[in-house]
Amino acid sequence: MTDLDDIFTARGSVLIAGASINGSTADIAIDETGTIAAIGEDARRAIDADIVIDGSDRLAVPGLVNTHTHAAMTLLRGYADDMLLQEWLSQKIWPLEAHLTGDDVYAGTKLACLEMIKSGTVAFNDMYFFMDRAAAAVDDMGMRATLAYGFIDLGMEEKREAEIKATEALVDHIRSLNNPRIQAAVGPHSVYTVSPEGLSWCAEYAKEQGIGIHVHLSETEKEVTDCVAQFGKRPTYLLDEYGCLTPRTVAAHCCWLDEAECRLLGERGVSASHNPASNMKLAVNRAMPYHWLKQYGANVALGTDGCSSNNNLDIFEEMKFAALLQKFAWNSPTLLPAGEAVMMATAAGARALGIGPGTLTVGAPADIVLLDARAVCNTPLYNPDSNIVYACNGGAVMTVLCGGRVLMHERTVPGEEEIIQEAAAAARSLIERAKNSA
Ligand SMILES: O=c1[nH]cnc2c1ncn2[C@@H]1O[C@H](CO)[C@@H](O)[C@H]1O
Ligand SMILES: [Zn+2]
Repeated sequence: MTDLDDIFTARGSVLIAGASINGSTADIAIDETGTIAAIGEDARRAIDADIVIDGSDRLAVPGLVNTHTHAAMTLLRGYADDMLLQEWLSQKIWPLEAHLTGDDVYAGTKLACLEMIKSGTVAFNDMYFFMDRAAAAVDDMGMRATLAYGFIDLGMEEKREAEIKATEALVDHIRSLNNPRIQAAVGPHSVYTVSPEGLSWCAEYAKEQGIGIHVHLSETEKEVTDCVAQFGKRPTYLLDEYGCLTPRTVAAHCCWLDEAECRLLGERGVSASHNPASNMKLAVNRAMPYHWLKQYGANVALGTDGCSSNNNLDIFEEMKFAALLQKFAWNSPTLLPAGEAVMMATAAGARALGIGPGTLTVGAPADIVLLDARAVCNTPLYNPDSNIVYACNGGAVMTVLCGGRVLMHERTVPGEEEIIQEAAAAARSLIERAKNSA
């Protein structure tokens, strides 16, 4: 077995020896390109391993994917809780965000990456500001991410010009990084913060650049009634009118959709990001109609939303909240069974971001999480999906690989203490600056 220190610095092929996959024990071979080369009997012959990881007493599962977050909002964790969404945003969150700097976003995104790695997430879909600094954090931490600048024009032409420039600058910057794990998306925030002209520019630009769209959709009832009052149609149709619903669109929340809107999202091949913890905390008062979205073929994945409305980034918790909320809200204990919740967090998430199958299969990117099979939450282990969704949280994650690179081993992430200290300092100074200006 490779030593802890070497495991983070060594590069090359990796053998995970004797892990439990879907109930049977198998070796996993990962080649130098970070791809799963073989699973099972052929694995030891497939590569001449540079790194060997002991997989005994470990359950191997695909890396988890967080399809909606605002990573740097880790700095706002616990700053404003227990409020109505509109007041929470306009009175607390937006005024504090006005003081954010690029350095804050770098420190906050690094903390977010640390938190996600420690709970088994390998990839995330982010929307925020100073996204070039978010990209630097992701690059440092070795994760995958799709990064969008949060485009908000509030119907003002001057603001729109600035948002267009910021969006273009981010897309150019991310292209120049040439990091295959980091991609750009266009991020029209929502129908209540972006004008029709803004939505239409975002859709055309995304199409021209061949990149995705990340948008909030029908989070609250007010969003829907305001949209109908202003534009005479529900938010889904407004987004569709301006070209924002595509197979590369991730629509976050999707709580207040009617059946016809679900059908349209299915027809357009949109991915819906379900964020149950945020939805319950902000009491948006309606659970995403998962049954309709599933029926009409929309790709439903999972997200945490930002740390100010969750207040963590643990997708294990999100799997459980999703399964429980759906059952409770739609009065059906058979809705969203454990196996489906795992698929939402893995295969559906990977599909939403276009980062491979999100499965442990030959040819897939080696995005692999090893869970402690001897943990309390995994004892007994009749059905791993059940333990994963209903019993465990991210604390059961021992080892995380992203594209064949080891990001955490035996719960150690290199640089963890500095990341926490720097984020805590950034949060303190942010609050200080906001106070002084008030
Ligand atoms: O639940 C939410 N609904 C709407 N906006 C949100 C939510 N959480 C965070 N943001 C806001 O979206 C912008 C992203 O660029 C940020 O202003 C962030 O605070
Ligand atoms: Zn959000």
